[in-house]
Order: sequence, then structure tokens, then C-alpha cells
Amino acid sequence: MSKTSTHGKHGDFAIEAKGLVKRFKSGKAFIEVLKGVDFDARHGDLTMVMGPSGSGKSTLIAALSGLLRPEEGRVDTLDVDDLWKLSSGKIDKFRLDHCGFIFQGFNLFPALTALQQVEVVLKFQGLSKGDAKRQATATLKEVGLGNRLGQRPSALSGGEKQRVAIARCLAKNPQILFADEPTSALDGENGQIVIRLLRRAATEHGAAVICVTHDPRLEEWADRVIKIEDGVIIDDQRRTPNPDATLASH
Ligand SMILES: Nc1ncnc2c1ncn2[C@@H]1O[C@H](COP(=O)(O)OP(=O)(O)OP(=O)(O)O)[C@@H](O)[C@H]1O
Repeated sequence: MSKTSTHGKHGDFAIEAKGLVKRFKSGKAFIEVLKGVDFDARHGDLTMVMGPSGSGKSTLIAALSGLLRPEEGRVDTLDVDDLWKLSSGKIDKFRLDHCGFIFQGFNLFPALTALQQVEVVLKFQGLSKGDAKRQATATLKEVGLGNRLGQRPSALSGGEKQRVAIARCLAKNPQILFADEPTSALDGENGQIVIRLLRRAATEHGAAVICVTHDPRLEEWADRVIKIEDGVIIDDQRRTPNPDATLASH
């Protein structure tokens, strides 16, 4: 597996998964949460995965990103054939090098300033102190937090915290960006800022952005909407996104 910072061309596959099956033990029985799911996502696309609670969305993301081993199926991603055939150390390295994650709960370190939250990830990736600071500052400015660099999470609003989490993710310029309910804890205005940043990551950086959501209003920004129900993909539609759409307040 070669480490590369070059993104695939818009339209190239970033992920192709086939026949994913995931079961969990429930008492003496097993429940099948993914029932042979085929899934793909392309560079430059904001692909939205929608479905009711418990339909398997988060499990799918976890299986695609090397976080949760499926019982059956394969995931081909970037230059890796069959991600789940790699050692767990190589899977972790793949995730670190190429994937970004944004979750509902922000997952920020309470003791670190906004700038440090982003710097830490870049230093971990091997950037020098100076380069990490420059890149972290630039990305925080890009998400509109240039004046909040020195604040810790306790001094930031929910929307600002989510933007720090996005800056942390974007700063490493991931080829694949997984977002799980990124706007659900936010009001309309902040939700709009966040979905626009995800849209830009796809359009301007060529990332394959995969966004799990309950919120049908986010469809406006999507290139593709995939619906999953009870562990089965029931619908898959391409559409033309409207990057200037507005998200009304809840
Ligand atoms: N570690 C686990 N052990 C047992 N069951 C699990 C585990 N993780 C998920 N499940 C079950 O798998 C099903 C699908 O869960 P998943 O989190 O993928 O759904 P989801 O579509 O993301 O739901 P939500 O929108 O509520 O987050 C649920 O019934 C859940 O209870």
C-alpha cells in the first residue's frame, strides 16, 4: 500500500464494497444488521446515507472505514484491495493516512485550544511544529474560526465546536470523509455552515464525503442519496446539488 496525498479524480471510485454482512449477538440469537450490502462512493461526491434509526447506517460506515469487521463481504478502497485482509495495524494506518471522521458528539479534547486540537492531529501525521501550526491556523480560518484559535471547548458554542472538529478533519486533507449525523446537535444556521463545509470538501478537495443523516433537508447539498432500511439498500439516486441552498432553523 503506498501512501499518497494525491486524491483520485472527481468521479473515480474511492470505495467499492460488496456483499457486506454484519451480525451482532443478541441473547442467544444473532441479529443481521447488514444483509449483504453493496456500496460505492466516488471522489468529489457528497454521498448521503439515510434511513430510520437502527437501519444499519453507523454499522455500514464502521465496516467501510475499517472500524468494525464484517462477517462477510469485501471493501476495496483507494489503492487497497480488500481492506479487511490487512493486519489491524495496517488498517489503522490506512484510516490515519486517508480518512477523516466527524461525529455528532464533536470528540474534542477538553484541555486543548481550538488551534491545539488541529495541530495535534497534524503532528501525529508527521508534520513539523511550524508546519502543523501554519496548516492548523489556515484551516481554522477556512471554517470561520480565525478569531477563536485560543479558546478551549468550554468557551465555544456547539456550532463552533463542530467547526473545530471539521477543521481537524479537513486539515489533513482526507481522501475519504465520514460524517455521522454531523448537524443533528446544531441549529439551522450552524447546520448550514457545517453541510456547506462538507460540500466544499467534496467539490474543492475532491474528497469522497459520506454523510449519514436523518435530516432530509440535507439532501439539497448531496450528489447522491442512498436509502437503507433494515440492513438493505432500498434506493440509490443521483441528483444535482445546490451548494447555495439554505437550511431553515429547526
Ligand atoms: N455493538 C453492538 N452490539 C449489538 N448490537 C448492535 C451493536 N451496534 C449496533 N447494534 C444494533 O444494530 C442495529 C443497527 O445499528 P446502527 O447504529 O448501525 O443503526 P443506525 O441506522 O446508525 O441507527 P441510528 O440512526 O439510530 O444511529 C441496531 O439494532 C443496533 O441496536
